[in-house]
Amino acid sequence: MQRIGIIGVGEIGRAIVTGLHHEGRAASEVFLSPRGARPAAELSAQYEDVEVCADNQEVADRSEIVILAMRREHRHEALARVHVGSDKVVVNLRAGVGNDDLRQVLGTDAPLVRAIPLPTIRERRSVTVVYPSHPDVDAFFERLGGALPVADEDSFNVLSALTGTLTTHYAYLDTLTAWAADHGIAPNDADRYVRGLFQGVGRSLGDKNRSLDQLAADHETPNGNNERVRGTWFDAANAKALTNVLDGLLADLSPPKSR
Ligand SMILES: NC(=O)C1=CN([C@@H]2O[C@H](COP(=O)(O)OP(=O)(O)OC[C@H]3O[C@@H](n4cnc5c(N)ncnc54)[C@H](OP(=O)(O)O)[C@@H]3O)[C@@H](O)[C@H]2O)C=CC1
Repeated sequence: MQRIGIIGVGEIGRAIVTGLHHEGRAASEVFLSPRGARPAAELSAQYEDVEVCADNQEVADRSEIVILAMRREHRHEALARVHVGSDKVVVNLRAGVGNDDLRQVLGTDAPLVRAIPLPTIRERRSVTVVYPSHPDVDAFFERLGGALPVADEDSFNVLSALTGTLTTHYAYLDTLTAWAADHGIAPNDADRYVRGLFQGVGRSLGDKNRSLDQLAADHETPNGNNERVRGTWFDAANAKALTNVLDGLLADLSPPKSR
């Protein structure tokens, strides 16, 4: 039985608890902060091994792995009076909060690990980037779809910046759907078709034997429609705009010393 604490039960905290129970109960006891109250209450009603604590200190006291899943701006308020013993491991999910910063806020000698779980962790499908590698934390995320330890915090920030592209992908699909609807396709049909098209793309990504370049080439007929869209819309200027915004994200995520 691993004792897992989660301080900040919002979107990602809920996804982690759901993932721990996906397709059978995980060998864990879970201790939740009283905030957010509603998802915490729902999860404890749903799973018998999930308990809501009286305060954040109780979460830290009762857990071996303490996951910090509140938003960046709430870290001081959430952790100001919380003492975390050096026998615990703290897992920090907050984008842009480095381990040095967190150690100052927490004032603990406990090992600190940064992690980027994705919403698909709820189905144990998220490969979670971690830094630094820690055997207990790596094993925890392995159970939830996979752990990807990286060598240093700069590498962690690069992958963290990539995570920021996720909702653009959904917005892109929404734009395609709206375009089809504008051209007379029933919105439900457009939605169904676009989802099916890109679920197929998702499945192709599971084929590790083909590089991303190769997958693009395999789906493209010379002078065909795919080549036309890629070459005229996702042109060099568009690709450059994308890398520019990623550079900006990375600069904001990196602590000043490494800029
Ligand atoms: N969503 C995602 O896909 C990912 C998010 N992250 C990171 O995880 C963190 C949480 O994100 P997300 O789940 O989306 O955010 P949410 O806003 O959904 O959840 C944050 C939770 O923190 C709670 N909270 C606020 N103040 C406190 C406090 N003082 N003590 C305890 N809990 C508190 C909030 O409770 P209340 O509702 O009561 O205010 C809320 O339930 C962020 O830092 C984000 O960068 C990392 C990877 C992926």
